[in-house]
Amino acid sequence: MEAKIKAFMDEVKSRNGHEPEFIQAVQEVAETVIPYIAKHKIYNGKNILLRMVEPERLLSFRVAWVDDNGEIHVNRGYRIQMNSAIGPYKGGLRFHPTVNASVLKFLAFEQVFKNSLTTLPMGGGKGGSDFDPKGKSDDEVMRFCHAFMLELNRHIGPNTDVPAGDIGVGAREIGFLFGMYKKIRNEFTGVLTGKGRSWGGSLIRPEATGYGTVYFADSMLKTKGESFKGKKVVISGSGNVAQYAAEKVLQLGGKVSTLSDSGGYIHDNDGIDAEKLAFVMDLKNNRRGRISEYADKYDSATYHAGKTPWEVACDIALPCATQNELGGDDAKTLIKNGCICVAEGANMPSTPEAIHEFHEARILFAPGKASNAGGVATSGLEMSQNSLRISWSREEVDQRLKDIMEDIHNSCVEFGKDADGYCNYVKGANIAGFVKVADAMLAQGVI
Ligand SMILES: NC(=O)C1=CN([C@@H]2O[C@H](COP(=O)(O)OP(=O)(O)OC[C@H]3O[C@@H](n4cnc5c(N)ncnc54)[C@H](OP(=O)(O)O)[C@@H]3O)[C@@H](O)[C@H]2O)C=CC1
Ligand SMILES: O=C(O)CCC(=O)C(=O)O
Repeated sequence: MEAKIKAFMDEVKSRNGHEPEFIQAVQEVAETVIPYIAKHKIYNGKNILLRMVEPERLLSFRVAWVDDNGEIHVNRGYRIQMNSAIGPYKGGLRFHPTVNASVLKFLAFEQVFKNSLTTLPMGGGKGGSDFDPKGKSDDEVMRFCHAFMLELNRHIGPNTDVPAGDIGVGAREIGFLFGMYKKIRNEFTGVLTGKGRSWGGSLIRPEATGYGTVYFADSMLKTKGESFKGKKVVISGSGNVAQYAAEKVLQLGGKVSTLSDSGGYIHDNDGIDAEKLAFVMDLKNNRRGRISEYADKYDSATYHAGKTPWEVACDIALPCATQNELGGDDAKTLIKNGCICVAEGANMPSTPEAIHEFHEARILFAPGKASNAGGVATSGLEMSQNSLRISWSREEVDQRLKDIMEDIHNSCVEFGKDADGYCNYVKGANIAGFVKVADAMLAQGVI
């Protein structure tokens, strides 16, 4: 089996060797899915995984825009349309200086499996730009978004490809992008998700990724007779996913000890309660400040510049910032300090070394493609509401989100149980996600 996996990876590397994040994401899937393919005749000899690692379409384009001083800037825009076997391409847009083809291909590849797991009819895609919204005025962000959509609009549509937010793309950016799409195409459709409430957005979509991650972690804890009640929870990031993960942890009776951004982390000994979280939401979403300001405001908190929060002892860790933010040594520290559960809110935040440590220690570990799928699942619910031209209540969307996260958890358990009863959620998510897409690809022939 190892030889088979190596031969496959050699072929992937020969075409994509310069794309480390993409190779990392494919390796993890290959290690779990190739043994499954070998045992299931219908998938033999069809080169399905090799077809899945090649994007159906990879778009790259110039985005030229003018800043407040009249200076012209050029950024690179992308959309990776990875797989449409089970529905229109679906996945977020990331605006961050680290964006490149490798990062977006890993995200688009993971999205294919994640979207399949949601049980909703969505293919996988991802896009974005190396544009950095930090430090830009609202007008500059608007001009960039409009320039980006001037090109992107011809490649997307409600039945073709439906982008949404990701790092650096929130409600403000989705508004500007939607406005320009509507202007150019002269149509009001559900071409983007994460829209504002009064113009087609779904209740709970802003909360969905963070809430969903905590619902998933709660399902994992239940398998051990545990819950969030009274647990100390360490969270990284302080953006959309981290904020709502923290909110749900508080609602379930847990204590949130940390939040972070790319500058460092804050540790609040007394816990980040609802009032302090409201301060963080205003700081990050309106004033666009740094998390260090939290420690200036609250005496109970300390700020640790240039560090990640994994050194803080906890019961549960929720990495909600970015890829490869939690390494092998961090994992060892978490385990040594008594952590029993790690659920990824971000995409691929744990390195392969970290995942190895979690599995070796037999603690609960959920990969992002399963545990953070609540965001895109609720985007799928937004698409349904747009198509039906109706709007579901907060309670209805939240219940559907809970049910979907429970279904994803059950699928992971079905495909991920090891002989000793330990659930390898990585294996479970990869195989469960693969089966649905592979079956659709088989049915549709070689295209
Ligand atoms: N939004 C969604 O619905 C979904 C998001 N995700 C994933 O969740 C993660 C967070 O996304 P989201 O909350 O939406 O993004 P936001 O832009 O709202 O927040 C991102 C957060 O991560 C921090 N961060 C970004 N890059 C780094 C870095 N290199 N080192 C340390 N911290 C960093 C940011 O800090 P700073 O401000 O300093 O950059 C910020 O606190 C991403 O991996 C994303 O792909 C997954 C599913 C859905
Ligand atoms: O809601 C969406 O379509 C995108 C969510 C996303 O980008 C993700 O799941 O990583």
